[in-house]
Amino acid sequence: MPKRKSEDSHMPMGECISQVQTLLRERLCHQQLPQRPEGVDSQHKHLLELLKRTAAHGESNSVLIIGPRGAGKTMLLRRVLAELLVEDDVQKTLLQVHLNGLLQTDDRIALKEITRQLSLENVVGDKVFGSFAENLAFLLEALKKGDRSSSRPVLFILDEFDLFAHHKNQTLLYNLLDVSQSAQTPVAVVGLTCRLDVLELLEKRVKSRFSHRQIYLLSSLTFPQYLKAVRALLQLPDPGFPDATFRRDWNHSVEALCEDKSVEDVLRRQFNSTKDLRSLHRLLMVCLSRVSVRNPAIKPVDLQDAGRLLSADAKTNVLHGLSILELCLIIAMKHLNDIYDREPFNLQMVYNEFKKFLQRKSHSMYNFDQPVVMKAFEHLQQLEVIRPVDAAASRAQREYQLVRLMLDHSQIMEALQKYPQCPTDVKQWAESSFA
Ligand SMILES: Nc1ncnc2c1ncn2[C@@H]1O[C@H](COP(=O)(O)OP(=O)(O)OP(=O)(O)O)[C@@H](O)[C@H]1O
Repeated sequence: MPKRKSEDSHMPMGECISQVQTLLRERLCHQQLPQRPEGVDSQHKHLLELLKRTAAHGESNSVLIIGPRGAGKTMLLRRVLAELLVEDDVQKTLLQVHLNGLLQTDDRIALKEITRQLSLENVVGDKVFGSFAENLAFLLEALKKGDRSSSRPVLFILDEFDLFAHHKNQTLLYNLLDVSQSAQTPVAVVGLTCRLDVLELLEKRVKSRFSHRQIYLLSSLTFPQYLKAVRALLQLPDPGFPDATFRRDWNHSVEALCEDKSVEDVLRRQFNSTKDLRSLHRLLMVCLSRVSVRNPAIKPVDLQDAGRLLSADAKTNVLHGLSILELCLIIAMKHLNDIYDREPFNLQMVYNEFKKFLQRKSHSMYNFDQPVVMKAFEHLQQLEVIRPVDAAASRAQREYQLVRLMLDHSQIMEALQKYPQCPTDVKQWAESSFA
């Protein structure tokens, strides 16, 4: 076990590693907000100004933050809130209500949650209200200060905003947006959603009460920015990490890692498949879990392994459990796809193709009767490796039912590479371009 030299280390190696693990885990598991979010400056400014107007000047507002999953909608809002709450006045007066469309599945539950988050259960007591609007108005009224001249601003955050549009009559949305439009109580309604067509889901009367302010977070990260994000995620802060020598060594190793060609390939593949930073976090988390006293830095091979693990194809994995006969049928189908340009085929054609392969060999151990082949074919269908073209035509005789192969060439070849003890002639047959 490598031991660090005592003269340049203030902490034992085990302690350093445990601190690195804790710090990076907090970053990668979204507990810590990024210091400087990449590429969202204008959106950040827009949202901050808007919410400041509600928090400091009592102006009502409504806004939608729209972007795909993992685009940073929650992160942006949390950052803006953290900045707003630095001010003492705001911290004392601003009330927040967090609702989520996945949790508050109808307006009755949502109203209960609003009451709970505003700590107004005692005020409401056993009162019975005639309507939703009356209930909400009562809640907001209860928040007014003693002198009745001013109210405390309330920030309603509706995560998965589109799901609230499915509530009966969209009562909650209607009432919240109605309050945010009339100058009764300072209320800001912030909706977070990944649906670009969210406005189409709103009823006319709800839509007309929305301010139509929309902030789009459409990831425009370039690869160099993505790499910068990787560095920022892995590097240790200066100052902020107790052992300066360890920090320097770690940061050098991160620099070297980011410049490695094989690492760049893994990251580029990941970037091309998704720019979502959440997937990047998952990738780095797997690498981080390998860091230990014996292995005190992330190595290129860790990233390659993590990339392979996370991009493992479920269908390729299914192929590893197939019998040789089933694998041969898939190869026959691959060749049929090549010959007929991905047109559908039937079992008889597959069987003929398989027989052609057998005939090229003088003696073969793959002589299966047709019922056995039929059974294997059915198994492939159960696994959804093949699918009937037209389910309604299932009355046709089994052998002549048209099916399609649901795998592409790369998946088949990858599965063959990993198939335990795959016979060489089968491999060669799969690789050959002629049938
Ligand atoms: N521009 C950015 N800079 C730095 N980190 C970012 C950026 N955008 C997103 N992230 C990080 O990506 C992760 C996912 O972001 P977040 O949870 O805000 O996504 P979201 O859009 O709210 O997703 P969902 O629609 O699933 O709720 C967070 O850890 C966040 O810190």
